[in-house]
Amino acid sequence: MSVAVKRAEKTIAVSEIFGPTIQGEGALIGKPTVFVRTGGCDYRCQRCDTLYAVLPEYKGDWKPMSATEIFAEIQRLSKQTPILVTLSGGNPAMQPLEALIDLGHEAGYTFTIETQGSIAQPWFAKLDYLTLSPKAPGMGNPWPTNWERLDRCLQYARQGEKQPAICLKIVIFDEVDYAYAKELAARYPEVPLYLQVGNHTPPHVSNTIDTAGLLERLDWLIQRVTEDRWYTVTVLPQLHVLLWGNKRGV
Ligand SMILES: C[S@@+](CC[C@H](N)C(=O)[O-])C[C@H]1O[C@@H](n2cnc3c(N)ncnc32)[C@H](O)[C@@H]1O
Ligand SMILES: Nc1nc2[nH]cc(C(=O)O)c2c(=O)[nH]1
Ligand code: SF4
Ligand SMILES: [Mg+2]
Repeated sequence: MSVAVKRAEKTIAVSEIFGPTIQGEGALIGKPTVFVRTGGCDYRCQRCDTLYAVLPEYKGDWKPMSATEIFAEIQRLSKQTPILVTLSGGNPAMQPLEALIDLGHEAGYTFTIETQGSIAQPWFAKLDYLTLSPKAPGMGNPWPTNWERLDRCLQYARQGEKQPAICLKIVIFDEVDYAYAKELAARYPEVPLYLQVGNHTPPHVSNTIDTAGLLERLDWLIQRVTEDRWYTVTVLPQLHVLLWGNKRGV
């Protein structure tokens, strides 16, 4: 058996594969994409909007799949037409995803990952896009940012010939989160930064979202940024949340 085939057989914990839909967040907002959501996370954000891909009590819902099986599902969903694949979770950096990226690239698919920057993988260098989303206090993650680990994510991503486009995306609920985002901008002035309005009514809090509250906070954030003459940042809502609320698989 070839090394490539062996690598393709490593199992990946999969919570869900869905799409095509549009990427609802960050630098690729609006782009058609298929999502691969892996199961398991090293963080415990109290306001996480996908706890079913994080908490061990949902483990029974996660399916161990090989890269070949996942790619077959991506191809089925995209009707064999190359599309952007978004790897999210949970923390997808916990999974052996290199073989999937290789398989997809051979067929013309592109890859982006959503990860919090706590685990660095050498295969980050193979991605087309990398979104690092370290957690401001408002997300309620009990562990503070480990800056060394975040630096390592950037280092690993930058070590290949073909470097992914990298961005930082911070979820903002309040002034404390805003100050954290400012700190991040000062640390990484060369990396494009996105501020994302926090959803204060994620699925484990409420079935329905508070659209008026989300838009109010978006308005506040825009005012805050313009007041500060912070013109290099990008402010965005979660488009899929505004459109479809807390619905799964969209
Ligand atoms: C569910 S996470 C999975 C990927 C990875 N664990 C991470 O946090 O980046 C995907 C994105 O959703 C964001 N997110 C999670 N809960 C949110 C919420 N309640 N409001 C807004 N964004 C949220 C995260 O910050 C992250 O950027
Ligand atoms: N449409 C859509 N866009 C997204 N962007 C990031 C998502 C995620 O959960 O990682 C997400 C998601 O679940 N759906
Ligand atoms: S790091 Fe991401 S997936 Fe993990 S708990 Fe936080 S928001 Fe949820
Ligand atoms: Mg989400």
